[in-house]
Amino acid sequence: MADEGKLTLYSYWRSSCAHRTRIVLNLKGLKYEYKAVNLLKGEQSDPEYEKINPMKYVPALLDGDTLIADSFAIALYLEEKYPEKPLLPQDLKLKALNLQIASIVCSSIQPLHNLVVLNYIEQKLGPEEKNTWFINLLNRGLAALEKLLKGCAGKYATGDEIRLADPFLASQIYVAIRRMQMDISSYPTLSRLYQVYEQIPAFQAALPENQPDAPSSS
Ligand SMILES: N[C@@H](CCC(=O)N[C@@H](CS)C(=O)NCC(=O)O)C(=O)O
Repeated sequence: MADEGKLTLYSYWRSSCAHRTRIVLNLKGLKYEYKAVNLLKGEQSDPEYEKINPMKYVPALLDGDTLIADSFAIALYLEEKYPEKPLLPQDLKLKALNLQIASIVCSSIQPLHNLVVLNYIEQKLGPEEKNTWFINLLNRGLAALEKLLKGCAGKYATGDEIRLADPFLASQIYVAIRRMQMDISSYPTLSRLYQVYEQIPAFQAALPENQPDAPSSS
């Protein structure tokens, strides 16, 4: 029997995809049970977890008897199911921009620095090549995002309301600044947004270092 109304998030503290999903859940004011899947221990490949996400990735969200795996799909599902505090604006042009930014993060940046890709590069070419790949990829992505936001950013990414683009940007900028220690001052809009996000409780609570499975030294 499905547990109606109960949300369970399969997450890993440092996963940027899980990070943005936690922000979306917090923005929607939704409480959820946190189930850690340790990617470094390979728990994503556990046959039991594979039943939850056949791609062997986090995040996955269980909402009653509805199971969704993929941060973009989860965000759109939550937007439809919980339309209060909308993340997608009515204005079609602005809506398209939000979808574009979310999709760029989800399909043109993050998949190219996924653990499975980085491990492969490290094995074949060594740790330096892995880092060079990672930083070049981030610079390419951040440069594109910075250009896209030119002239449309307000208090937040696409105006004065927090929208879908914001959790996707927050998680990706975090990877650049906190994980790869990049100086992103050449991307002034993204730098400013990062500081704005740092002040918002829904974003703070979703930070990797604030998750139950984060090591105490993070
Ligand atoms: N498109 C998926 C990608 C999910 C994904 O790549 N998750 C990463 C963490 S951010 C993962 O679980 N990687 C495990 C691995 O590469 O083995 C989404 O946005 O949720």
